[in-house]
Order: sequence, then C-alpha cells, then structure tokens
Amino acid sequence: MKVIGLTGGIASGKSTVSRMLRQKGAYIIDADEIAKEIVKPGKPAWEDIVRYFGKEILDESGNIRRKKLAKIVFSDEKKLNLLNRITHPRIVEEIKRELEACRRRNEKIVIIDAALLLEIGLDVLVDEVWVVAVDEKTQIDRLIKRESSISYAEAMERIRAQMPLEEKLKFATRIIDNSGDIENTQKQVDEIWREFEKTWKDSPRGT
Ligand SMILES: CC(C)(COP(=O)(O)OP(=O)(O)OC[C@H]1O[C@@H](n2cnc3c(N)ncnc32)[C@H](O)[C@@H]1O)[C@@H](O)C(=O)NCCC(=O)NCCS
Ligand SMILES: Nc1ncnc2c1ncn2[C@@H]1O[C@H](COP(=O)(O)OP(=O)(O)OP(=O)(O)O)[C@@H](O)[C@H]1O
Repeated sequence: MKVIGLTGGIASGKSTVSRMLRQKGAYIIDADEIAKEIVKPGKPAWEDIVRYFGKEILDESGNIRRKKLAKIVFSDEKKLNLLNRITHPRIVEEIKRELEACRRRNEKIVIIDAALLLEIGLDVLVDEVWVVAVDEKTQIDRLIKRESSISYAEAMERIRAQMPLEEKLKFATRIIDNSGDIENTQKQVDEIWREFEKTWKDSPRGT
C-alpha cells in the first residue's frame, strides 16, 4: 500500500484534487471529516471543548457552532493552540486507525487529505507529500467566495494560522498548481498520477 499526504493551505483546492484522485481509484482519508466526527456531542473532544470554551459555543441540539468557534480561535492564537491540543492528538489517532483498516482491506493507494499534514507531523505516515499550491490572491478570493460570512481580514487570519506555502513546498515530492481553471488542474493530476503509477510499478516489489 502506498500512502500519499495531500496538503496545501486553506481553500487551495485539496478537496477538488482529492475528488480527482478518488476517480482514479485512490481511497481518501479526509482530516476535516475526521475533525468533524470527533467533536460530535458526547465525544471526549466535545466535552473538552465545552469545558474550555463554555456552553455559549453550542446550538440548541448541543452541537458545536463551528462558525462561532472559528471566529474565536482564528482571532486568538492562545485559543487556537488550546483547540489544537484538544483535537489534534485525536485526529492523528483516528487517521492511524483508518490507515490500519486500509491495510487490512488491501487498498493500493491511500490519500491523507489534510491542510495541517506537516504542522501535525502526519508526514511521517506517508510515502510522498503532494502539495496543492495556489497564489495568495486566488486563495483569498476562493476562500471568501466559499465562506460568504468571512471578511478579508478574517481570511488573512486563517491563512496566517497555517504554515506558509513556501515552507510546505520544501517538503513536496510533487506539486499541483491549482491557480488556473479546473481543466488545467485535472491535466496536472492526470500527469502526476501517470508518473506516480509508473514509479510505483517499477519499484522493486511493486510495494
Ligand atoms: C475551527 C473549526 C471549528 C472551523 O470549522 P469550519 O466548519 O468552519 O471549517 P472546517 O473544519 O471545514 O475547516 C476548513 C479549513 O480551515 C483550516 N483549519 C481548520 N482548523 C485549523 C487549525 N486548527 N489551524 C489552522 N487551520 C485550520 C483548514 O484549512 C481546514 O481545511 C474547525 O476547523 C476545527 O475544529 N478545527 C480544529 C481541528 C483541525 O485542526 N482541523 C484541521 C485538520 S487538518
Ligand atoms: N481551479 C479552480 N478554479 C476555480 N475554483 C476552484 C478551483 N479549485 C477549487 N476551487 C473552489 O475553491 C474553493 C476551495 O477549494 P477546495 O474546497 O477544494 O479547497 P480545500 O483546500 O479543500 O479547502 P479547505 O482546506 O479549506 O477545506 C471551493 O469553493 C472550490 O470549488
């Protein structure tokens, strides 16, 4: 089994690229999905978040108001660190569990789609790191368009809460530039997949 860590900044296009890779037969482990699962009412991370951030963070059904929590943590580094300490070890634990399940099912290629792959140290679990790159202006435009409730200043706060792209690129085995249109990105993904499959099949025992 080959494991690829797919990373890139917020709204760089990881989910878009993940969908293309899924169509090629890869199995996707989505860190954002896992992060949503572990904070459901009653789960240990939910309890810790309520303990530290208060009941004001909950809606009538007891679910965490994500937009409200995002506004709190992205404007206060200490609170973001606190949320990270609650959530990150549990995200890592769940990703490891899912990787084990993939091994048992004999999946051939698994993608870990995680914005914070490098920040959390998940790169030790992968064979290759693929970085989705986008210029900052396009990133801000797409982020504001997707999350209509955030301002330019808030978009910048979220980008600044992550490792800068230049740093991420130092860890990259392969780079996908998603600054152009979807068709352009699809062509790059086709090419990278072809190259990757070739090196993988040519490697000593195809492992
Ligand atoms: C802050 C929260 C409540 C915002 O929820 P929301 O539904 O608005 O956004 P969503 O979870 O879909 O995340 C969107 C993007 O925000 C960025 N982001 C999320 N959490 C963080 C973080 N702790 N630090 C930096 N960037 C982050 C990522 O690029 C992510 O893809 C939520 O992201 C959260 O609980 N974050 C902590 C867990 C985490 O680190 N998740 C990312 C795992 S890679
Ligand atoms: N090449 C593209 N051209 C135009 N819009 C795009 C392109 N790629 C992605 N988008 C749009 O930009 C937004 C961000 O893309 P996507 O959700 O794939 O990013 P992401 O890296 O997974 O984001 P996050 O990590 O924040 O969840 C989405 O609304 C998506 O539809």
